[in-house]
Formats: sequence, C-alpha cells, structure tokens
Amino acid sequence: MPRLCDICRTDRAVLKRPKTLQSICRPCFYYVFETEIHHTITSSRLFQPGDRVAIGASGGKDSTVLAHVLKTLNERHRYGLELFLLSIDEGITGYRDDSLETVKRNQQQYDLPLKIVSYEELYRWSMDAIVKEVGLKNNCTFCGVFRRQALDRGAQMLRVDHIVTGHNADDIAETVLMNLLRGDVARLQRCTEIATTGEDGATGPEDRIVPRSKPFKYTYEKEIVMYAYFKKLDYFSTECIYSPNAYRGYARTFLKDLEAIRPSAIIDIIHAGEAFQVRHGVKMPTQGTCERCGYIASNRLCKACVLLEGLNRGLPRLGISRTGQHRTAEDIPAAKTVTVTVGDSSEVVRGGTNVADW
Ligand SMILES: Nc1ncnc2c1ncn2[C@@H]1O[C@H](COP(=O)(O)OP(=O)(O)OP(=O)(O)O)[C@@H](O)[C@H]1O
Repeated sequence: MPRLCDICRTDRAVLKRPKTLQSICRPCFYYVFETEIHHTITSSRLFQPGDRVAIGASGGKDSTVLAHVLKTLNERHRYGLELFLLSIDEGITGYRDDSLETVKRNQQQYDLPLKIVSYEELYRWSMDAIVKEVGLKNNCTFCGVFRRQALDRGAQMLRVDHIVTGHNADDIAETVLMNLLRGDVARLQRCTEIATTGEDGATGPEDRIVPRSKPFKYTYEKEIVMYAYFKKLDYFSTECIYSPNAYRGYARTFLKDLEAIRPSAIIDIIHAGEAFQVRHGVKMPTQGTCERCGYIASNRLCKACVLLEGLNRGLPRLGISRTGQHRTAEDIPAAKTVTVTVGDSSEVVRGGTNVADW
C-alpha cells in the first residue's frame, strides 16, 4: 500500500521533506515551501505595496527559484511589487557568460525586465583580468567586495527601493559558524539579520544604500533544489571556476554533517545567531562614507576603492587582510553537494545539478 502524504492524508507521498523529514505529496510540498516564504516576507514586513524590487539574479538555483516564487507570491497575495532582474557580470569567461544566458532565458520565462551591470564598466577590471594579476588565492575577496557594491550601483541605476538575494538558510548558518570560528563579533551580530541597509549589514547614508533582504533566510537549500527540480525550472548549476573559498567549504561540510544527524541543526544555528548579543562596551567598527566614491566605509576609503587602488598601482595585495585570505581550489575539503531524498532513494547532487537522475 503506498504511503499517504503526512499533510493532506489523501495523495501518495513522493518525497521526504528535508526540513522536517515528513513524507509528503508534491502539491503539499509546493504549498508549504511557498507559504513559509510568504510568512517570512510578511512577518518581517520586507516590502511595501508599490515597491520596485530588484532580484539579484545569477542564473543559479537559489536566485532562479527566488524569481519564480516572488513572482508567484506577488500575484497570489497582491503584494503590489514591481519586480526586476539585476545581474552582475563579473567577467568570468566560461562561467558567468554561460549563466547570464540562463538569466536571459529567465527574463523571457518570467517576463521581467533585466539589467546587467559589469565589473568591466564599473571598475575597468574583469575577474578574468584580476585573477591574472592576483592568482586564484584571494580572488574571492575582490569578487565579493565588488559584487556587493555593484549590486548597489545597479539597483540605483534601476531606481529600485529594495534588492533581494537568494541567500538561503544553509548560507546563513554557514556564515554564523564562520564568524563564530573567526571571532568576528561585529559580523556575528548582524549576519542573521533578514534585512540590511548597507555593506555587511551596517547602516549607511540612506541616499547611498539600497535596502537588501533575504526572503530565503529560513529556506533549506535541499528544498530549493527539490522545488527547482519538480517545477522544472531553468537554472545554471556549474560552480564558479575561481571559487576556492576554503573556509566556507569547511563550515559547509560541518553543517551538512550536522544536518544529516539532525535536520533542525540549520535553523537552530540561525536561531542561536539571532539570540547572540554583544556585551555593552565592546568596541564595534563605525560606518562612514568613502572619501573617494561616497559608498559606505568603515575607514577613510571603502574596501572596493582600496582593492581597486592596489590593482591600478600594480600592488594587488593592498587591502587584503589576513582573515580575507582564501586558499587554492585543491584546498577545498568537499565539493558543493546536496543530498536529497525523493521516494525511497537518496541522491547526491553537485550544486543541485544531476537532479534529472532521480
Ligand atoms: N552575479 C550576480 N548577479 C546578481 N546577483 C548575484 C550574483 N551572484 C550572486 N548573486 C546573488 O547573491 C546570492 C548568493 O550568491 P552565491 O554566490 O552565494 O550563490 P549561490 O548560493 O550559488 O546562489 P545562486 O544559486 O542563486 O547562484 C544569489 O542567490 C543571488 O541573489
């Protein structure tokens, strides 16, 4: 006798929900997945009716599912949002050029306006050129700092009120662990915030900063992969060719091991991060404005301007702190894989790739 769905008790269960381990049918999975995100959006009051919202669209599974779900919820619950896709072209041949083709197809599929902003036009440096200069080591520092600012600049060009990104619960729990292990109290305090108004969550001058939020804050990566698979969404699943972010790799492997024993570990770590409070009197960095470009900065110059100056002066190591160092690809302890259970079998997928094998 087929097992019935733990939620509706009517249809046949076809998947095990990664977050709760319930056996459920496909319609109930869509319903709980979308409804939890709707609840996150409304309980955190992320948007106002009439808001223009840019979805940070990389073509990957998270932002593709985000575009799909946000469009669905916007229509279903009449949020009254005007949605845009905003893509940053970092200039990584064989990776971003391919994923941007996916975003262009998503633009047609979801009928949303698309804006692409490139590092080349903003900084006169592509990541291909930066990697030639700095090598694989440390390149993620440049890419991350430039992308944060590029998203902000793109959002200003689109004149949107808000940016949303596809950061999911796993990403946030990993970040909590990383900040804890590094003893980075300032970031630990703000990395669980669902909405931020500036770089790394700091508050900056309002005219410079576009508010940013993470509607997938409580959404498990495994469920995002399942949703994309069952809905047959068109997404790009190759890992970045320059992404040797070893430290996050260790945190990720640890988190996946914990999740395998106890699925609630991801949410528990986020809740622990949310409850974290810094003792009164602990010195925290203060935010000001970059003297050169006007973007928010905790020093005289913002991080992007310091890195750019290093590149332009032929001193690419300028501005790279010890904690910002990354290792080479060989140092990554585990590939970015996701194990999901459909029916009776478990499958390991890389970045949510071979879901077609299920
Ligand atoms: N090049 C980009 N252009 C626009 N938004 C981006 C870009 N890269 C990342 N983002 C945004 O930041 C989020 C987290 O990015 P990250 O690099 O961690 O990718 P990811 O976890 O693989 O997500 P995705 O599956 O959407 O690529 C993405 O979901 C997306 O919203």
